[in-house]
Amino acid sequence: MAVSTINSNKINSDLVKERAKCTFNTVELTHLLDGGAEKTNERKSREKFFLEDPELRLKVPLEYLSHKEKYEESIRIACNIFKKVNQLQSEGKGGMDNFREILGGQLGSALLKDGNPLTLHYVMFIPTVMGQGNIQQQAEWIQKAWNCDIIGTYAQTELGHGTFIRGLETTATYDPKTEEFILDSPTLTSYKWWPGGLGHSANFAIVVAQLYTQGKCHGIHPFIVQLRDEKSHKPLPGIKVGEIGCKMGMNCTNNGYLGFENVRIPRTNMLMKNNQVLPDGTYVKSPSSKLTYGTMIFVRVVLVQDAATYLKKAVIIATRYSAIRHQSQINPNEAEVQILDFVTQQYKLFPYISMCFAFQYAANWLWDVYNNVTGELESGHLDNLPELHAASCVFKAVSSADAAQGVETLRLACGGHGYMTSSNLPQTYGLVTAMCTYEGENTVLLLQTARFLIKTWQNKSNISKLPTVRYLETSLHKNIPFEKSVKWIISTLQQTTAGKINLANEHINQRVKNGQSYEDAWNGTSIELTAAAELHGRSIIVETFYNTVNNLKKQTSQQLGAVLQHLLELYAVYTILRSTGDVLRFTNVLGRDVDVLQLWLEELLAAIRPNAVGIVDSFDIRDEVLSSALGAYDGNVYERLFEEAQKSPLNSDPVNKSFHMYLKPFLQSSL
Ligand SMILES: CCC/C=C/C(=O)SCCNC(=O)CCNC(=O)[C@H](O)C(C)(C)COP(=O)([O-])OP(=O)([O-])OC[C@H]1O[C@@H](n2cnc3c(N)ncnc32)[C@H](O)[C@@H]1OP(=O)([O-])[O-]
Ligand SMILES: Cc1cc2nc3c(=O)[nH]c(=O)nc-3n(C[C@H](O)[C@H](O)[C@H](O)COP(=O)(O)OP(=O)(O)OC[C@H]3O[C@@H](n4cnc5c(N)ncnc54)[C@H](O)[C@@H]3O)c2cc1C
Repeated sequence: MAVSTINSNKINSDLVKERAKCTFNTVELTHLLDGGAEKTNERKSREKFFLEDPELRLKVPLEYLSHKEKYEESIRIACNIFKKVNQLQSEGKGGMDNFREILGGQLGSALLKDGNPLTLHYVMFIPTVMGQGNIQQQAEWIQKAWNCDIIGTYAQTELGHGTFIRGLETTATYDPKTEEFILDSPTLTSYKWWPGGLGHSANFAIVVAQLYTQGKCHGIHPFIVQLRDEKSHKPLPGIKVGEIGCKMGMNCTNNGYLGFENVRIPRTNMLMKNNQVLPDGTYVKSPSSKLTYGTMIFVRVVLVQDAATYLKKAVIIATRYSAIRHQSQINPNEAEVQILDFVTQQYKLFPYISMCFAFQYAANWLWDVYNNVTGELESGHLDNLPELHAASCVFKAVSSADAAQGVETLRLACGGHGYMTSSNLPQTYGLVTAMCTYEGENTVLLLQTARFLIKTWQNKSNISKLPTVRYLETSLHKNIPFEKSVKWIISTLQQTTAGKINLANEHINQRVKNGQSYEDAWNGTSIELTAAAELHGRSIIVETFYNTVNNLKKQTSQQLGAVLQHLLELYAVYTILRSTGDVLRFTNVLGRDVDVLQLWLEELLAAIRPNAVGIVDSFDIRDEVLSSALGAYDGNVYERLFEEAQKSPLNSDPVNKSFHMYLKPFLQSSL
């Protein structure tokens, strides 16, 4: 994030024209997205506070540092970030309330472009202590953690198991004589593998291990384990800890491995809000074994917002670039056009612009559901937990998969320059694609949602109480005459989903009838099941977008209302056309209706075209956050690409020493 010498007052003339033809007030949309003008001001002053601090700037672009230097530079910045967060907190400016944005959101990805080694402390360690610890444990650990007297991580995944957590091998065996648990890693595959910050940053961890007491295994439970001496930071006896090495992205998150050789911890370090082990070793079970999985639900919910954030950055970069880039002609003898005028280019960009809104509203909706259901859990009501679990799984899977595909499509939309790291698109892809795997691999999560859908389908008496699946009660045999409206699209997507669930259910039953076990029949049908779950998720996202826009239009100007309507329609039409085959299979839709949908999509691309730059400007993401030679507000793309190239260490000498060592002798010998 070195300071640029480029004159940002000189705005590229294409961008000037694009901004002049925008039909709505971009500031109105910014305020709407932030939740009001006051919120926009708060966000902007927070960004200024962090982004204009020289201590938070990288000394050299990350990509030119060694792996070790990257870590050292990112831990320096991470510590400075959290000092500033604490400062905000002590000034009563709600610093900690905003820690998510500072860690994972727009700001976080600007401050540390390839991940933050301390993120897990805030995103998983503290939430797990809060969600799984009893009152005494919260009193003991939370303040220490907030003050950063200790730094924690969340160590669940092992070398041998990430998905199937019931198969984890780390053991925690209770010894009533000393009132301690003994943690042990009996095999290589039982070593913890992946936790962020575990390598060299954290000194504590939540460790998920199989609990043994009174000779019986009670399944996986969370334990707080000290890993390193609080002063010397040396690993404690019996703790084998290190970093797992280079990855496709997130190379600053310091992911680690961890093994135990009979490490003893006090009984009270097992998080006991749900299940307990009494001093004599008696095991006391919680009303639901799945309450232990609470942190995963929390993070899945939060990731939907992150998917929207990454996608926003990529669409701003690709849209501004497409406005300034001229290449080829549409009509002979005319000037080269802005690539934004090619309809295929619009098709690469605009659906993803609309998707940013769809995911943002889906994330808001899911966050509200999460808060309501966790409130109910506190008072012992577990009825809505399965529905929350199913919704969080499918939203996380669909949003991360589409955002990853979107960032890659948007990178391709920038041609060769999109392949430069100075575009920031390759790094953004590295961050977003990781979301498809962590916090539950996407296929596995879709199968969790499918499990809920099939159970609901088989036990229809319960449906009317469950808002996200209520449509299954009536959709299957409904007559839905074709209509060019979003309402029609929602009903048709729901009918298609119902048809897919029904068919998958029949195929499971058929396989069972043919002699397979239910589980084998499930596995045999799992391609259909994941597809049904995916469509279910997409249809709720379209519906949430529809409900949100209908509410928002009551408070916006007519011009902005029209833009929101275009974006909603585009997302809806794009979504249904992605599933044309299934729609034709499971509904009365005809080929000629699909033609109408295709033309509608093209009309919407044309309607959005004049506002494309205005809409992405409204996301109001600062240049430091975009960190992209292609996406800066001023559009001085070529100057920035050139300036970034000068930062290559190879350009510091006109003749590199390797010439004398290798090239020169080679050239002479080949003479
Ligand atoms: C910044 C982030 C960095 C990254 C961090 C990480 O990655 S950290 C590491 C992140 N790691 C991962 O994310 C690991 C991913 N793996 C998992 O989450 C689990 O192993 C599993 C869900 C795949 C299966 O679990 P299993 O074999 O125990 O379960 P089962 O399939 O036999 O179903 C049994 C019942 O449990 C129900 N139920 C399940 N989950 C939940 C829940 N959360 N809540 C409520 N309920 C839940 C399920 O619906 C079913 O109900 P039913 O129908 O009987 O009424
Ligand atoms: C960047 C990053 C950060 C991470 N951070 C953390 C962390 O901080 N803490 C932590 O504990 N973990 C962390 N993880 C681990 C992560 O949670 C796991 O990688 C993830 O849960 C997937 O598990 P796995 O790697 O074992 O994949 P696997 O389960 O081995 O998946 C491999 C393939 O098998 C398929 N598969 C597996 N089971 C099934 C099934 N039942 N049905 C159908 N298909 C199946 C999957 O779909 C996939 O295609 C991180 C991972 C990454 C990539």
